[in-house]
Amino acid sequence: MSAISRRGALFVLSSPSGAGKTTLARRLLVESPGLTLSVSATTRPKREGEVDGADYHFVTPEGFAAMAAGGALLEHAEVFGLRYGTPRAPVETWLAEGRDVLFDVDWQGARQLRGSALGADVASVFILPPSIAELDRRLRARNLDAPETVARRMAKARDEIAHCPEYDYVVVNDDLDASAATLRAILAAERARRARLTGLDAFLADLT
Ligand SMILES: Nc1nc2c(ncn2[C@@H]2O[C@H](COP(=O)(O)OP(=O)(O)O)[C@@H](O)[C@H]2O)c(=O)[nH]1
Ligand SMILES: Nc1ncnc2c1ncn2[C@@H]1O[C@H](COP(=O)(O)OP(=O)(O)O)[C@@H](O)[C@H]1O
Repeated sequence: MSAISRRGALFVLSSPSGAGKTTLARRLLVESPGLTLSVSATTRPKREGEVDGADYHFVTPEGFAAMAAGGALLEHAEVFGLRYGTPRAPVETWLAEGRDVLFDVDWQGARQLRGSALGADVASVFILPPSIAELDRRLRARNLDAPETVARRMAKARDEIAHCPEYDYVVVNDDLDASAATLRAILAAERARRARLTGLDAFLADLT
């Protein structure tokens, strides 16, 4: 009997800064076996507590430019004047192994991934804050940025939210446990998509 297997999914999360994407992504990685995080390259300085190679690959502007020019990035974009991009090679390896890959990218990255050769396997989720006031509160509570940076992130948040209609799913991150459960459910449903299965025709032919 032929086996049914499936191609790996590109599970893309975007949100305005402070809506809880990093928190939710970390939970999903722990709670959903078989999901691997795409670690982005960035020219942003490392924050306290971040680990090079785990949170990001922290690179110089020259290093980033060389990666982009050499085709080593699957997508890349500028956010807050800093550069962010997805290294291509690990993603291609994981997908070929049938693993699902989680991407924490902005709307520009999500758009490029949807438009790429891998676009058919993209499932995208936009995480919204319950309100703009709550987003402001979370950004301040996180206490990672100077006050003027918080103001800049709030302005950028409105831009990011405007792209929410481009996504397959929208999760309002009010209660963290409920949002994490919704993300697990979306991933589980995406894994069962018929269009993602390979070997289905041969399997069905064997049945007849
Ligand atoms: N296009 C793209 N965006 C990225 C990538 N990595 C991170 N980002 C986005 O860049 C923005 C800023 O990220 P970061 O500096 O970590 O701050 P955050 O707002 O606290 O998550 C977020 O919207 C991320 O989703 C990437 O590889 N490509
Ligand atoms: N559902 C939630 N309720 C309350 N606080 C939250 C929730 N989700 C995330 N947070 C908090 O909001 C802040 C921003 O979350 P973070 O994951 O860093 O956001 P992002 O990656 O989208 O910038 C953090 O302090 C985080 O603990």
